Amino acid sequence: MTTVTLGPEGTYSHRAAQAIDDEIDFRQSVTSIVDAVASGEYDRGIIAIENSIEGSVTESLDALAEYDVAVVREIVTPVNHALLAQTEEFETVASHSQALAQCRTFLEREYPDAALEAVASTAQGVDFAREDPTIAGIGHPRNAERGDRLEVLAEDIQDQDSNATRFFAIAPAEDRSSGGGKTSLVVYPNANYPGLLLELLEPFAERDINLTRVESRPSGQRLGDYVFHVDFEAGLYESRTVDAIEDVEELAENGWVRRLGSYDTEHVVD
Ligand SMILES: O=C(O)C(=O)C[C@]1(C(=O)O)C=C[C@@H](O)C=C1
Repeated sequence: MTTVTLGPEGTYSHRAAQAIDDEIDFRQSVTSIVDAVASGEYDRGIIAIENSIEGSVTESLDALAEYDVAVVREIVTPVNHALLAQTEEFETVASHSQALAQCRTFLEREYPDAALEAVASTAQGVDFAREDPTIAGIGHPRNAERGDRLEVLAEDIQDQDSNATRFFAIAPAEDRSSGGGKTSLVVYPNANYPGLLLELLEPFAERDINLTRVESRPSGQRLGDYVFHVDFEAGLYESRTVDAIEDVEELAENGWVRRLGSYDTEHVVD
């Protein structure tokens, strides 16, 4: 089995991927990872979904709405960022947009004059810092051990002590499972009337199914038109889930409902 995730080596996605596989390849964007798994090029992919400080990784949600893939596991890891550079005299901080946002307060307080540059991943920002003394990266502190020339200037610089990111392990659609404690759906009702969202959620409340997340993303079709991402604590194997989804499908008869699959959660500590 080979797993594809966001590279280069040393990203948080890479750390999460190591929880499921030893053979890991890298891509530069979430969309290209989902595309590579949907086409069958890889057996598994790891993508970040949501962070406890910054919220959703919107590129991941949009890719899950666009490509037919299965979610087969959820991996939750702590995210403790360090500031890495060759010297204190840097001018630019380069990191993933999520990491820059998670460290906003620290950066404004300690380095108000530094320019912030969003790059493809935390590890890519760290690689830039390794090549250029005017650049600092934000990433996992162990990135300082890869190669040379980097100092850990500060640790635990995220805005909250407890910072965690949720990742999905994705697989080709035929690997979709109905077993597991959680399930994710993507629903496009293609409708807009008072009470629509309430009606979409009622089938779960009526069956005592606990929702863990509801997120709306623009459908891209027109302003005010949304795709809903719904996660809940029940498996597709359960009859209450089957019944709830049947109701949702009726409400979305002019749109579509995608079952991403059922899965269990794994907490990876380091
Ligand atoms: O850049 C990385 O290291 C990633 O794995 C991406 C990512 C993300 O997309 O949120 C993963 C975890 C952290 O929240 C910061 C960045």
